Order: sequence, then structure tokens, then C-alpha cells
Amino acid sequence: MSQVNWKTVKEYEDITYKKCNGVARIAFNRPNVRNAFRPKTTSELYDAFYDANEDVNIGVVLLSAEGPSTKDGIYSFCSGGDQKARGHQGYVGEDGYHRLNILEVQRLIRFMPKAVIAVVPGWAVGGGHSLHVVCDLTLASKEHAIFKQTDADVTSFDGGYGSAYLAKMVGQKKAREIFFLGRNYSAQEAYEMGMVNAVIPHEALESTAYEWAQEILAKSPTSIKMLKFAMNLTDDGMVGQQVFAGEATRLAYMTEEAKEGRNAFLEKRKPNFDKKWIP
Ligand SMILES: CC(C)(COP(=O)(O)OP(=O)(O)OC[C@H]1O[C@@H](n2cnc3c(N)ncnc32)[C@H](O)[C@@H]1OP(=O)(O)O)[C@@H](O)C(=O)NCCC(=O)NCCSC(=O)c1cc(O)c2ccccc2c1O
Repeated sequence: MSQVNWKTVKEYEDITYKKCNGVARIAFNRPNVRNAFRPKTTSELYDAFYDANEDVNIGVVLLSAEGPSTKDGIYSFCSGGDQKARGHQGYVGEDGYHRLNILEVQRLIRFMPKAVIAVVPGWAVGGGHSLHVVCDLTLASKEHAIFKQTDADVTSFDGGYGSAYLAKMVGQKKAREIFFLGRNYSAQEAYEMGMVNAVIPHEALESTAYEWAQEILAKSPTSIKMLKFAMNLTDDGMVGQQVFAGEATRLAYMTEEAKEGRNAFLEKRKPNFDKKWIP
């Protein structure tokens, strides 16, 4: 295994953000509240994900969490929206606005042309559960990961990827059980349902995630991107088509035809496409 020499990219209050050899690691850092997110957390997450998205040297992002809690030693991935920051229209940040901006983070994860792996060391609950669902892959701690949906307890329901996409993943009956009953599921149970890719001994969780990332990085970037967008397409409607088709347009730009089309316009002449209608 190559040496993991994480370098901090930027200092934040609610998250940590590091990079090493093509991998970005973004981690929740509020372990004493089970890594609940407040508006500051979601703004920081968005900022870090945007940076990873723009960095051409990054191919895989790990969404992980620091911990355990210094209060009771319990590990968590994320327990969803910070209920102390919840106002009557959303989660209230320092600017006083009520937001549901975790959904913007979800969209960035979903539409970024890179693989995003949820690394779940402990509780994945509510909006934290939805975040693991929207990631491309999930690795979970054998000893400490617990998956749970409390949305119906606190009247804050994710009717998008968190539930409807989950149903595509684990089946309708199981998804309804997860949301309607709000039970705890172990990493092994989550694996058997199809919402976790691998159950990993806790000590090896982070190193395994890094190894999976390196395996992905050895593949063709265009293939990973097109495959992710192709698999997203059917569930994302016209936006899914737009994202996939945008990349098809980019590939078309690279052809001789495209260069001829552009050059002919600039040279004020008719294009000569030297047509080959390849079947
Ligand atoms: C996660 C738990 C099941 C863990 O239980 P445990 O018994 O281990 O720990 P404690 O309950 O004692 O918690 C320790 C400590 O952390 C604080 N804390 C935990 N979670 C949160 C939280 N989400 N917000 C605020 N604080 C939290 C807890 O108060 C304790 O503090 P002390 O000071 O007493 O030490 C259990 O903690 C739990 O059930 N947590 C709540 C889970 C939850 O309901 N989350 C919200 C779901 S809704 C959501 O996340 C959501 C957010 C959005 O922005 C959306 C936007 C758009 C659509 C949908 C959204 C959405 O669904």
C-alpha cells in the first residue's frame, strides 16, 4: 500500500479537509454531538467539496468523520441536522437565514465527476444516513457503524435521494421499514440490504477506504465519470440527461469534425466534414 501522507488543505471549524495522492478526505469534526451538521458545517462541506471538484489532481473523495466523542468514546459518521440550530423554516446560521443547504451538498456529491466514498465509523442517522446513500460507495465499521433513519421522529424528511433513491438501492419494502420504523441496523445488516459495499474492521476502515480510492484512481478518469453519470441518469430525469449529455458534448469537441466545424465558422467558409457515417 502506498504511504498515506495526508496534507491539510484548509482549516475549518466543523470539518477537516486533507489530500493525499489523488484522494481528498473531507471529515465531519463535531464528534461530541455525533457529528450533527449546522449551517456552518454545510457551508464548509460545500466549500471543500467544491475545491475537490475543481482540483484536476483529485479523482476520489472520502466523506468520513473524526472521532470518537471525547465525552463518551462513541463513534459517529453524522447524526443529521443539528436540532439545536433548527428554526421554523430550516437550520439557522450566523446570518440568521433558515436553510436546508445540506441538499446543495448532496447535489454536489451526486453530480461531481469523481467517485465519492462514504466512510462510516459509527452512527449514520437522519440526514447523515441520507448523505451515505447519495455517496457512490459506502464502507462501514464492523464494530461501530449503526444505520438509522429518524426523519419521521423529528418531522424533517428527505423525500429525495435519502428515501426514494434508497428504495432503488434496498428495495421498496426495506426502505419503507427503515423510514417508518426508524430501527438501528448494523453494518452487516446494511451490507445484506445492499446499501453498504463492505464491512471493515474498525481499525482498518480508513486505510481500506484509501486503498479502494487508489484502485479507482488506477482506472480511466473518463470511464469513471461517464459510468457514474450513466448510472445516475435514469434516476435524475432531465438533469441526469443534461449532466451525461454535457460530457458527450465534451467528447464530441475532441473530434476532427468538431475542430472543422469551429474552424469553418472562424474562417467564414462552409465546413468540410469529410463525412464518415460510422454505423
Ligand atoms: C444519533 C443518536 C441515535 C445517538 O444516540 P446516543 O444515545 O448514542 O447519543 P445521544 O443522543 O446522547 O447524543 C450525544 C450528544 O449529541 C447530541 N446530538 C446527537 N444528535 C444530534 C443532532 N442531530 N442535533 C443536535 N444534537 C445532537 C445529543 O443532544 C447529545 O448531546 P449532549 O449535550 O446531551 O451530550 C441520537 O443522538 C439521535 O437520534 N440524534 C438525532 C438524530 C436526528 O434526529 N437527526 C435529525 C434528522 S432530520 C435531518 O437530519 C435533516 C436535515 C436536513 O437539513 C434536511 C434537509 C432537507 C430535507 C431533509 C433534511 C433532514 O431530514
